[in-house]
Amino acid sequence: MPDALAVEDLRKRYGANEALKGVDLTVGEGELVGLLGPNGAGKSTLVKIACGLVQQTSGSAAVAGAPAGSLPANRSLGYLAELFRFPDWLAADELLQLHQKLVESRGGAAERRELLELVGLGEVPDRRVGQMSKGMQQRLGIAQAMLGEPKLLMLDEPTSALDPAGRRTVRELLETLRSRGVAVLLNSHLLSEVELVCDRVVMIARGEVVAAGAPEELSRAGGVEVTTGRGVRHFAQATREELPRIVRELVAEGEDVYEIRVLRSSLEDVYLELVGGR
Ligand SMILES: Nc1ncnc2c1ncn2[C@@H]1O[C@H](COP(=O)(O)OP(=O)(O)OP(=O)(O)O)[C@@H](O)[C@H]1O
Repeated sequence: MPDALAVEDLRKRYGANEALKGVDLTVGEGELVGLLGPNGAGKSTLVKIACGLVQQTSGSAAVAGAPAGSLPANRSLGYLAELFRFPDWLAADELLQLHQKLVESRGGAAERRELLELVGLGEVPDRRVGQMSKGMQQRLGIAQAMLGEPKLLMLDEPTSALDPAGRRTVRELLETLRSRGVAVLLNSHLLSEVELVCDRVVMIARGEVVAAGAPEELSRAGGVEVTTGRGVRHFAQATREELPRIVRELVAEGEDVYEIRVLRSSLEDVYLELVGGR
């Protein structure tokens, strides 16, 4: 089974500006990957190449084994832009009907019903876009991107305009999609969101991958903090495995131990360190 997205040594030059300088990235079947990077890092360029909207200067990008931009590749992907605007007057079901025509899906009413249910709009197929909250519109957008059973879903900032409850709903939806084997490439600036939901994170800066791995691999250990009767002691290099020894030694020295905390730097700390935001 080919990867949902396989990008190798991808380069893109806009005149003198090299937006991508040899990026490697894969999104496996059913994997949820977060693409992080500051403004201008090259994220949109990468996504546009994968969608076939921009031609790379060199290197390769394949969607479900087919070259990006080809008909089989486009049939295998669903996309939702950050700023999308559906016509206010269309009802949820009508909007999906329109997009079924655009992507030549033969799923009919059954596909529309299933997707509306999946995104929690099963009860309101006749609700017009203009009468929906932002969260509902976002979920409708995801249902639209799911038409035609894509293997890869590319979502640009899907939760940035949502309140905490809306974010959680979209996060749960992404987890459902993953359990159905749909791969997702999530472009987001909300690091805490990415940390919560993604299997893997790829950070890009100035057109290059600067870090990649599971969120817990990337968030580095930050030592151990122990609150004793004489104050807080910080063991900067210590790991969780060393806790029993540290506590034994403190007790042997006559200290009373009240609290122990294993410290980790968050994904945000690592991100700011790597992309030079500080
Ligand atoms: N059509 C274009 N013509 C010329 N330069 C471009 C074009 N599109 C993007 N660029 C440049 O390529 C670089 C990468 O831009 P890109 O939009 O891919 O970044 P991004 O990571 O998506 O940023 P953001 O988070 O702001 O959306 C930037 O320096 C940008 O100015």
